[in-house]
This record gives sequence, structure tokens and C-alpha cells, in this order.
Amino acid sequence: MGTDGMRWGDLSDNNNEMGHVLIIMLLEWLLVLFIAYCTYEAGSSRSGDRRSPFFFLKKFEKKHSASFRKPSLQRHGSKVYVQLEKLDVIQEREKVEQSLLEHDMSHAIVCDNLKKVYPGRDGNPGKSVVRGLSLALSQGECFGMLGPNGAGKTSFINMMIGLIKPSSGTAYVQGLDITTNMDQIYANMGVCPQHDLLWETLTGREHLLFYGRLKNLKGFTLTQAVEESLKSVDLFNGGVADKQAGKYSGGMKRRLSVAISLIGDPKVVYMDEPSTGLDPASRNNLWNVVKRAKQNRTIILTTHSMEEAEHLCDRLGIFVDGNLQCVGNPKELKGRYGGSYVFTMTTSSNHEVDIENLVKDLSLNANKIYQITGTQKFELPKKAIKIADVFRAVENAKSRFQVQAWGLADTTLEDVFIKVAREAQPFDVLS
Ligand SMILES: Nc1ncnc2c1ncn2[C@@H]1O[C@H](COP(=O)(O)OP(=O)(O)OP(=O)(O)O)[C@@H](O)[C@H]1O
Repeated sequence: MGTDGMRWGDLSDNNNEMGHVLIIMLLEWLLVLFIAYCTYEAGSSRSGDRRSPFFFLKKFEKKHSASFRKPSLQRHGSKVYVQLEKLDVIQEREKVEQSLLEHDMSHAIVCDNLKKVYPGRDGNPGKSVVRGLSLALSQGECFGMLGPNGAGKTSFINMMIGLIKPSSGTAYVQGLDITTNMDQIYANMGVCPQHDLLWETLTGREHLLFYGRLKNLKGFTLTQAVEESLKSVDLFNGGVADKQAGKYSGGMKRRLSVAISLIGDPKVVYMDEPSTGLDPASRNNLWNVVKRAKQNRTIILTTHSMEEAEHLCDRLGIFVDGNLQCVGNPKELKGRYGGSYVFTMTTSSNHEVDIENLVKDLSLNANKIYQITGTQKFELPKKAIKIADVFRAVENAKSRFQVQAWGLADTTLEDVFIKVAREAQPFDVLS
């Protein structure tokens, strides 16, 4: 008949290998469990994108690459670009990496090394206009994108709204990937383009009804949303809403474009130079609309107006030649890049040298920002000068020659912009 088989007591018997067998089975079980976890994680990620089964190695990989990233060389045609990332930009990139790694949903928009290269034509090399933009924007944040003409701001927005495809990298809007889930993103996105895209023969109300329907609003909800929208941009009273858009003033058209971008309560809105071409009163009106709209929405706004940026935005990024040069709130940027006073003096042109000498006496480290027919502007390092000394020097100059005007001011956002844009150009391109 059969034997009793193995018993727990036999484990201590050196004549059988049962102890070893159990240890091997335990190790195999742990290994299979780990492989199953990796396979599951690789198949389920935010936005439905597949992750590498070796995603767990990324933590080490990222740390390694971050420390080597600072100055990097890129070749485009005959030009060599030196990328010198500033600490704030590096920190923003790390924030993006962390957010992606942890599936952090507190960010409404996450751009992950977004790049755009327009293909070259007639044998010319391609044009790189967005060179690896990494940005993480919180829910409810209004982010201002500043930059000189041709910096790549519109190209960036066009990628975000699905008009053009990124050449590499991607962005996530509320966890949805712009390269694969644009249809879902559209349902919760609003756009105010740089130039008003309106039908001259349709009224303001008809525009909003049309765009409201595109956002899946129907019946009473649609009528109510249109009415609220018209009221919020001051196009409701006096029958304005039922006038053809072709008869609207520039300010009214712009306000209608902003209203269109906000209909259906989208959680993410892009505004490309919303107040361009408006007179100060219309611009103030529009700013009030945007300010009201900021609650609970993430807005990316491009602008050439420093006043607008300071007025509306929680954070700003200065974008030059496809690269983010700095990022922070307006106060931080002024503090970081503005360790100086701006001294301006206007005299007749034959006293320009006297002014240069006056400034040199105040501080040998002063920098001339510009000189235009008798008006000179200098940066004076705050640490090196006393305001009283400046006043004394100006009084002294006034006793010797005619000073038409002068001023001493703290750094403005415009000074920061000029400084950052100017510093970025010579370093970025070494031909
Ligand atoms: N479809 C295209 N093909 C090739 N080059 C393009 C294309 N669209 C834009 N560019 C070029 O890309 C660069 C960036 O243009 P973009 O409009 O994105 O800049 P921007 O910062 O929005 O400028 P602005 O402030 O003047 O609106 C410019 O040099 C422009 O000529």
C-alpha cells in the first residue's frame, strides 16, 4: 500500500531536499508576482499610452540624465546651438518628470519635452521652433508665455490645440495625450486665436449658439450658457448680441472671441495675444473678462504686453528661439533678473560722455542698456550704489549742463524681458 508521503517534520531531514524546493518555489512566486505587476503597469498608464515594462528603472535613469543635461549641443544644418538651461527651467523640467512618474493629476497641463521642427524646403534644413519644452501647469493657473516675434509661441499653442503635430515629445491635458487623445481633449478645451475667426454675417448670439452646440450643449442649458456668456463679455445689453459680427468694433470682436473660447465651461483655455490691437478702455474690459474666467480654469496666454502679463498671469515663461529661458511669477522674475536700478537721463547729444562718466563714478559695474539721441539708459547694481549718491550726482550734473529729464526706477518686467531675450540670443546660436 502507499506511504505516508512528506510531512512538515521531514523538512529537517537532511536526506531529502524539500527545504530547498520550498525556498525555490517562494523565490519563483516572488519573481512571477513582480513580472505580473510590471506587465500590468506597462498596459495601464494615464492617457492609455503604454509604458515601458522597465519603467521602474526610469527613476535612476532620470536622475542620471538631469545632472548631465545643463549645457547641451544640438546641430541644425550649419548652426550649432548651445543650450544653457537656467536653474528655474531645470526645476520645471524636473517637476514634469516627477509628475509623470507619480501620475500626479494636480497638473492640468504637462508638456513633456515638446519639440517642433518644420520641414526644410528647396534643400534648406528644417526649422526648429520649439526645442524641448517641459512645463507643468496646475489646475486653475494662468500661465503667460512671453517672447519676441518668431520665438515659437504660436507653434506651441498650435501643437496644444491639435492644429499641428509635435515632431517629438508630447503633452498631457488633464491626463490625456495630445498625440493620441485630441478628440477627447477638444470637449474640454477653449481657444481664442490670434486673429478673430468670425463670420461677418452671423450675430454674436449665433456664434455662441454654434460653438455651444459643438461643445454638446443643448436646449435650455445652451440658451442659458449663451446668455451668461454674452453678459460676461458685455455683449448682452442694447441688442448688441443680435447685431452681425461684421458690424462689431475690434474690441467687441475680441470679446466675442474670448466668449467663444469660454463657452461650455472648458477647463483648459488657450488665448493667443487676446488684447492685441485694442484701445486701453477695450483692453481693460477684456482683462476683466479674463480675470473672471480665471477661476477654476487653466489658461495659457501669449502676449507682447508686459502689463497684461503682470495683470493676468500667475506665472510667466519667457520663450526665446524655441527655448524656455526662465519661468516664475512676475515678482520672482523681477527679483531674480533685476538686481539693479534702471537709471535714465536725457541731455543734448554733446553731453552724452558726461553722463557716461557720471554713471562710471557711481559704479564701475554699471551697464548701458541703450542710447538713442541724447537719452541713455543704464543698469546700476543695487548692491553697489546708494540712492542718495545718485541724487547728489544728478544735482551736480544739473549745475554743469542742461538735463532735460532723468529717472531712477526699480526693474520692470519689460527690463527683465529685454535682458533675458538679449542674453539668450548670443549664447543660443554659434554659427
Ligand atoms: N508652417 C510653417 N512652416 C515653416 N516655418 C514656420 C511655419 N509656421 C511658423 N513658422 C516659423 O516658425 C517661427 C516661429 O513662429 P511662431 O508663429 O510660432 O512664433 P511666435 O512666437 O508666435 O511669433 P509672433 O509673436 O510674431 O506671433 C517663425 O520663424 C515662423 O516663420
